[in-house]
Amino acid sequence: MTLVDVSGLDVHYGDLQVLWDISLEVREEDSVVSIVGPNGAGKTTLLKTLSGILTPTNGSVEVLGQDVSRVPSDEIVERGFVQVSEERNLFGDLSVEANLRMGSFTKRENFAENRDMVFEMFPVLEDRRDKNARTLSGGEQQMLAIGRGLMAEPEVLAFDEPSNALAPQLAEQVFETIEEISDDVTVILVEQHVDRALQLADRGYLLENGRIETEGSGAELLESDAIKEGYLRG
Ligand SMILES: Nc1ncnc2c1ncn2[C@@H]1O[C@H](COP(=O)(O)OP(=O)(O)OP(=O)(O)O)[C@@H](O)[C@H]1O
Repeated sequence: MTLVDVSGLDVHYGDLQVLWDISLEVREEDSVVSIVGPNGAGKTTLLKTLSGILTPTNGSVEVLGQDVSRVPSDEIVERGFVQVSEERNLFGDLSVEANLRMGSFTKRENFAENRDMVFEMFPVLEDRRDKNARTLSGGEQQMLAIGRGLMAEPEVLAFDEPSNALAPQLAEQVFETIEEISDDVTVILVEQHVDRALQLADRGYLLENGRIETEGSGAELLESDAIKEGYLRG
């Protein structure tokens, strides 16, 4: 089954076109699909279009079998497409546990079970369950943002630069967590850490200047000239 099916997508901000004729596919059998590219390439814009936040000017976007331009964002979450945004969007004045509760608005009946699953995955969050999210370190906040995403029991979890602003060791921890999550949930991973994102990926897309320049398996992209010359050192 195709979980995400994008075809001929153009997206504008006002008169400014930022995505051009994008086609991509995320299939149920994919564990991780990575979208890589430089600053300003349009990666966040693409994720926002998949989440139904932006409406394309041309083309079609189907997420979990539905045309997302006709569906409000909360319904897309309910259907199983959840995004962990770059800004993490936590409620700083609410506790860790209350932030997790916010994530479970579509699955309230399973809150306790899912919270315990998140605490098992991130014991540090259980230690800090009553602390305000604002008081957590950057790495802990990223874990909370991921945990909150899992509370909605997603079929597809999309990450927008989850390693952003994290020290290398913490970034690596986040990548390992994403790999673990991808055993159960299909992951879309937008990243500037091109090598790491493609190592994890069954399928990868290189986005440059709003266009898909290259696509293939993660291994194929890592060996491609476009990636080797533009994004990998040595
Ligand atoms: N709300 C907006 N209004 C106008 N232009 C925007 C808006 N958001 C983004 N852009 C422009 O769209 C282009 C793509 O931005 P986008 O944030 O999607 O890129 P990105 O690949 O996610 O970059 P980064 O890695 O820096 O987050 C950029 O040129 C950006 O300046």
